[in-house]
Amino acid sequence: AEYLRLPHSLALIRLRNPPVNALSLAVVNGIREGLQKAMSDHTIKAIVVCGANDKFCAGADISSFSRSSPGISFGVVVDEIQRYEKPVVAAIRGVALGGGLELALGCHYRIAHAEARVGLPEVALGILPGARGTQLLPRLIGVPMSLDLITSGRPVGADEALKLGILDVVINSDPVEEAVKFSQEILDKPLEPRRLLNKSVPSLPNMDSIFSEAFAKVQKQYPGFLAPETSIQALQAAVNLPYKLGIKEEEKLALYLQKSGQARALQYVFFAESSVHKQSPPSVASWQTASPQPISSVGVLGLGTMGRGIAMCFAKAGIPVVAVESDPKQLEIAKKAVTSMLEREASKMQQSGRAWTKPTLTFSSSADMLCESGRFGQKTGKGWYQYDKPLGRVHRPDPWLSEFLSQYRETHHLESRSISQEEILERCLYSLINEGFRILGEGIAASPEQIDIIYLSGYGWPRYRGGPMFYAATVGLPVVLEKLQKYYTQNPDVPQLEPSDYLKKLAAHGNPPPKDWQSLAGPPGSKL
Ligand SMILES: CCCCCCCCCCCCC[C@H](O)CC(=O)SCCNC(=O)CCNC(=O)[C@H](O)C(C)(C)COP(=O)(O)OP(=O)(O)OC[C@H]1O[C@@H](n2cnc3c(N)ncnc32)[C@H](O)[C@@H]1OP(=O)(O)O
Ligand SMILES: NC(=O)c1ccc[n+]([C@@H]2O[C@H](COP(=O)([O-])OP(=O)(O)OC[C@H]3O[C@@H](n4cnc5c(N)ncnc54)[C@H](O)[C@@H]3O)[C@@H](O)[C@H]2O)c1
Repeated sequence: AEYLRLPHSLALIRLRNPPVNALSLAVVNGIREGLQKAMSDHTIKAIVVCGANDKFCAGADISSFSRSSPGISFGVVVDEIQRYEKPVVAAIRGVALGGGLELALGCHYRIAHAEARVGLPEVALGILPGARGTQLLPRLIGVPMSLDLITSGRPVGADEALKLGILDVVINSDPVEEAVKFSQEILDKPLEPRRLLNKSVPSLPNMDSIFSEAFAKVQKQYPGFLAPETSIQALQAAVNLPYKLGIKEEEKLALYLQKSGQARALQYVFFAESSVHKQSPPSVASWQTASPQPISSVGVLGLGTMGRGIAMCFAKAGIPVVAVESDPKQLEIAKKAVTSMLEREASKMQQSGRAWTKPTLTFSSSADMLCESGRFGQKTGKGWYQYDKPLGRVHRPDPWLSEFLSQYRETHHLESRSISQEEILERCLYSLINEGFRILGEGIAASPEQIDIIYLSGYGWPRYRGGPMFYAATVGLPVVLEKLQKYYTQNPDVPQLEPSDYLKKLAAHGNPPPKDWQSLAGPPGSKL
């Protein structure tokens, strides 16, 4: 941060940490030093705080979170500012987010440009506004709106922030110039009414039900996420405790979240999304600029499960399809399947007599056998279970099944054993992760972040677990490798369990973070 003396007995503190003036230790120390200078200089009557390069501040430096506990020391600075005897005015351009808004809440006045955005987006990073945000915002704008803004993390534009009472003045000109003028006008005004820490949270008669509704809402809206619920607890502390104790509770809850594992995952996702957005194909083509081309005919390579469906889709849309299948047997099966699908479509008959091709994977035919003996589950009142009636939902174990399974085992020389939840999870996830390493090694995926973002965006992988490749690093690559080796030895007929070379190479380095994988594993193949 820079310190400047301005005319009219004013000082300016300008945060400078490109690109978004994030709060690093150096920036925080700079703010503190600037304030101390201004306080000890008797010629200075008021201080303006702003950010360089048209941005106030995007909050704590997220990349430093793994090295320190954010918030704790900065909250002290926010309190110090409030207690100062000289007015401190925040001049906001661009964004004041997270710790940036907490800094502004510590100031006695907030002036912003009409295009500025302010907010407390910490929940998206798995944490809470831990530098007094959960204690000061409700004192300023009340509990219901604080709940909304903090649990959703949604930033608001300057006009909305003005209406809510977060901002004091919104202008279309330079907020620093405006703050300089404004500072001179308020020099004689008492500061005590501007100190949020000495105010109480506006009380409402139905506070208990407001909080219980908020808990129910976030449990439904963000299932599994810890930060929204924990933020509500911090807001409850603001209502129920004096400021001094409320900030202790905020600190305790912030530390709990910071150590939860969800915070690390969500912070990884923040940078992963940013890096994936930046990666562009080698050509100038981009999904943002591309426009659809007319399609006159379509070629489909391979008439397996997907190819057949794809060929059907185009045929149904009236687009000529040329399909190529290298395996004559598959071709025969596919021809029949496509013809029968088209016939079914044409006669608008309900789905029946579906052509079945045996997958190449090893699988148990027990489910087929159940269906073949008329056991279609709830539909027919029996399947794996017995139901109270056809279409009924009450199920109980079926003695018939035990008999069926013991015969099945005998026929296939299988020994029964119980399979733990852990084994199910590991075999499913580690084989998926193994495939991720394979496609990284082949150069089909450009980075682990790309695989993770695809899983978060398209396959419902919980965001707070960071994606499969991040999850692998959380478990530890040597552990994943060892488990895959064990399961592959036990099941040599399941090729998905054979550890990929890429994983082996990386695990030889211990458990490096995903961002280092590519440099450690060497250049990928080029299957693309
Ligand atoms: C022992 C004591 C140690 C004390 C250390 C001092 C720590 C100070 C503690 C402060 C305490 C604060 C506590 C607070 O409650 C916690 C927080 O503030 S958490 C952070 C909250 N802020 C955010 O979540 C903002 C995230 N950023 C954004 O939403 C957007 O980036 C943006 C700011 C709206 C800008 O969007 P765009 O214009 O689209 O640009 P990009 O998104 O591409 O970003 C550009 C560039 O900046 C990097 N970046 C953005 N924000 C941060 C950030 N907060 N920290 C670090 N880096 C950030 C982003 O990754 C891009 O980088 P690039 O890819 O270009 O390298
Ligand atoms: N099945 C799914 O649910 C699904 C979902 C998403 C993506 N995919 C992907 O789509 C692709 C196809 O999947 P699928 O399930 O249809 O596989 P599949 O194994 O059922 O079919 C692939 C077909 O391609 C044929 N083939 C192989 N090499 C060929 C060549 N050189 N020329 C012509 N034909 C060739 C094979 O003989 C086979 O019939 C795979 O890459 C798969 O990962 C599948």
